[in-house]
Amino acid sequence: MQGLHCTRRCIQLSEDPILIPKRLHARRFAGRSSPSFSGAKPSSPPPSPKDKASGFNATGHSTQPHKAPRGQSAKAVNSAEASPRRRVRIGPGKLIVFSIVAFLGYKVYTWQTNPARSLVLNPRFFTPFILKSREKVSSTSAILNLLSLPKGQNTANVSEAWKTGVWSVQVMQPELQIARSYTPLPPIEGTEPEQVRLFVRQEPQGEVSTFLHKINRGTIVHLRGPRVEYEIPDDVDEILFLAGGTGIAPALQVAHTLFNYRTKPTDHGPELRVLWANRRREDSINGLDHFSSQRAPAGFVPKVRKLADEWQGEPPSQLKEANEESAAPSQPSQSRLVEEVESLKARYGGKVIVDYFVDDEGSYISESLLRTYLSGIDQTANQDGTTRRKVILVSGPEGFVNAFAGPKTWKDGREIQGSLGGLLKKIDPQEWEIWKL
Ligand SMILES: Cc1cc2nc3c(=O)[nH]c(=O)nc-3n(C[C@H](O)[C@H](O)[C@H](O)COP(=O)(O)OP(=O)(O)OC[C@H]3O[C@@H](n4cnc5c(N)ncnc54)[C@H](O)[C@@H]3O)c2cc1C
Repeated sequence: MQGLHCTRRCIQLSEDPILIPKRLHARRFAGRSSPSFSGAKPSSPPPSPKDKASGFNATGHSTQPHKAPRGQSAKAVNSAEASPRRRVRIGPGKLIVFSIVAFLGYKVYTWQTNPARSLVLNPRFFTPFILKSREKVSSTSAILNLLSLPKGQNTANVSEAWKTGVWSVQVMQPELQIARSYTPLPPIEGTEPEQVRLFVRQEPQGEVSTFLHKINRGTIVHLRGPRVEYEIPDDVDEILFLAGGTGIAPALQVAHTLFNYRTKPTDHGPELRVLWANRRREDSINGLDHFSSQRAPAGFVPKVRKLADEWQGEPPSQLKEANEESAAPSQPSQSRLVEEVESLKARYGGKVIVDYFVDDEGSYISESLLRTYLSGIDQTANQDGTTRRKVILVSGPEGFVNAFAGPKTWKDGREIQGSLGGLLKKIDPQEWEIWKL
């Protein structure tokens, strides 16, 4: 019964050469070997009783007589066998399978050859980075060094972002699948271009910042970006940057762009003044204060700031004295971030001015100080007669931005600048553009 079934099936299949099982195909052409090659007709071994039962012999040849299908003569079958041309018929099922395979192949090919795929940072997809190191800056903040995986990828869009101005990346917390924005610190000379450094403050119960402070070296972190937050105008002459806490990161980005990509052949070039406010001194230990030209260690007294706040001319002698009084006997080492700010100041001379403010010591960016800064800034026109283009940037926690420039607002699902508020509205600095980060 089994043998009969196989015989019918095999003969039916023989109408469609593409479906002929190999063993049957071998039999068909067994007698056609070139005489010049073998000279003898190959013979099949005689079928054993077991072969007879299965319908095939030990070599896989059919043991059943070759029958023509119903309605077709043996002659027709033989003539089809004898024909050297084989017709290939592709049924709709095979066509569908072939189309799917071709489509998937095309997708894989386009994915592999897509230039966006090999970017270190992709604005649409999260790409993997490995945590190389985490350096503590204060009890609540750290600098994370992340290296793109694999090495040697395309850094073109990151280089472009550095030329543009302030930009951020999003970091994904893998368990909750939530992302938060962070501002990469400028690259350190001699480091790999695929490296991203983030200055992150750990928020109490903050999901992503706590994740970044807890993970071990070697952990894979997924980043997406770059996202440009502010494009520094080509013709800017003066930037006053009000930074609160981690808002110093975009200020360092501004310095990087300004002095590497906005240099002017004429005039004295762009200048940057940063007023950096922190809650505690530990965030800016040993910052070299511009007003006093003294290091501001832990325990720096508000008296100095008050004097500095009032100072508009030559440094008063009391200022120096007050600073000497306040110098702590054992000074903790300089914070890593202060080190970067100070080296920036050293590299660009008088073009960068940074002042440190500490809430706990009663030193604030006051209205009078802000007015002093604004009025003290060079108001004269450029050599070519154009007025100096001046920008105030405000960056930091929501409360900080609100206090100086009023809240940002939402429109059509996007965060927008909103109207000017806070202290800057009160001061109303004419001829200054103001941007909230
Ligand atoms: C463009 C941009 C750039 C930025 N750059 C930096 C940067 O360089 N460095 C940096 O440190 N930050 C930066 N930030 C801020 C950062 O994106 C995060 O907002 C910050 O790290 C907090 O995120 P989180 O997930 O840890 O906290 P979240 O989980 O979002 O919580 C935020 C705060 O809300 C509180 N909170 C959460 N849940 C509750 C609750 N149920 N009840 C009461 N309170 C609650 C938390 O305690 C925390 O203080 C930037 C933000 C933007 C928009």
